[in-house]
Amino acid sequence: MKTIHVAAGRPYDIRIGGGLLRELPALLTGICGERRPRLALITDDRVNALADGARRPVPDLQAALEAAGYPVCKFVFPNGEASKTLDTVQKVYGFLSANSITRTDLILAVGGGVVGDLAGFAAATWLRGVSFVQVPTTLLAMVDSSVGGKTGVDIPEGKNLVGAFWQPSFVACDTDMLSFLPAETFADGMAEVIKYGAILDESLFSLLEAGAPGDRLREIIARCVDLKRQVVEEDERDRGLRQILNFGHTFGHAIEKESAFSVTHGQGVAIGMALMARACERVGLTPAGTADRIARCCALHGLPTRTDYPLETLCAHAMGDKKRAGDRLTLVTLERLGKATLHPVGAAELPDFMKGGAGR
Ligand SMILES: NC(=O)c1ccc[n+]([C@@H]2O[C@H](COP(=O)([O-])OP(=O)(O)OC[C@H]3O[C@@H](n4cnc5c(N)ncnc54)[C@H](O)[C@@H]3O)[C@@H](O)[C@H]2O)c1
Ligand SMILES: O=C(O)C(=O)C[C@@H](O)[C@H](O)[C@H](O)COP(=O)(O)O
Ligand SMILES: [Zn+2]
Repeated sequence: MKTIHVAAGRPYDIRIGGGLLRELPALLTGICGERRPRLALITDDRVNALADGARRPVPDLQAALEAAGYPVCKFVFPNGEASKTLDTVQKVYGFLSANSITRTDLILAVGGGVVGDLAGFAAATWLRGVSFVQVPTTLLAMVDSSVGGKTGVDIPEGKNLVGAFWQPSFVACDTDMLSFLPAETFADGMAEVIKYGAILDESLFSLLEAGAPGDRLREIIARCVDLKRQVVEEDERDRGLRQILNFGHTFGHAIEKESAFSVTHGQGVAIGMALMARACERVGLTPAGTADRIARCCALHGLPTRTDYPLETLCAHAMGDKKRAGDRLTLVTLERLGKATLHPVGAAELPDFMKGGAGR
């Protein structure tokens, strides 16, 4: 278990382990005490189906919570990035209103990063803020999106452009859920794991270069959560250090958007990391050989590392990134594997920089 200390809210615990879904009613009672708030369970149809039907591989959370005395209402939306929109949030507001969810109640986000980001944003904004609990069910959500309080949705102009910092009250990562993940979705999570190694922990990166996590998976998840915890505790609001968690994301988000989300977040991040490392190598910011190591490691874990989208188009999307200030965009670069730095470039220089022209 990790405890994360944040300025905007109480410290909260992140539990990682098998069987936590079954323990959730008891864990919630640890937060709520004798109180039995209404629980608004938000999930997607694919996660919901895992607990549905006669041969359900996953416990029926709603039934278990109701048996523990919690009134539960459930909102299920279609899985996938295409649902992470204001339109879905509006539907969630309708659901919260219809079920009289008040400020003393609790939103429960059960699913991957899409569910967590969307339900977290609804929690941040409904009645100007209600508490929420993250129950991440993908590797990506366990190692990254459930931790640190970034919530939000996509709009036609770009990824995560509308959102709020809103910390959960508790995070429960039931690692048993990972056994149901399709290989591609597991690989998406590995992209963020590789990112942590690249920006903060060379020994983690080397471990990943050796192959699949195997029976070290739980240890790796805990290590990533701890790395993110340290960064978020130092810079909760993304004003400086936290921006390193965006390594690979400026171009990753651009690629996701350009593909109309047929490229997943993890795939975009993998391509974005390789692209950025190659560009930085060419201008001498990153030691030679780094980009190849990143690309090889991503490929080993089933992730792409190249894109055919024109650089100019991607640079135009990239200028919509949240790390832009005026006509400068802060890029996340690698001083070496295991150490990231921030590197502002002018808008006009960006295409050249990405080709490796800048600084030569
Ligand atoms: N807030 C943050 O800090 C943060 C960090 C990283 C990523 N993100 C966001 O997270 C999103 C990506 O998250 P994701 O990769 O989890 O995608 P996702 O939520 O779309 O989940 C991927 C797929 O896996 C399914 N799924 C979920 N759990 C499952 C399980 N246990 N077994 C089988 N299938 C399961 C989902 O239904 C979905 O079809 C993106 O929107 C990204 O922007 C946010
Ligand atoms: O928590 C963070 O900070 C991150 O940057 C983690 C990223 O993996 C994540 O994809 C995040 O949502 C991207 O943030 P954004 O501010 O660029 O939307
Ligand atoms: Zn990410």
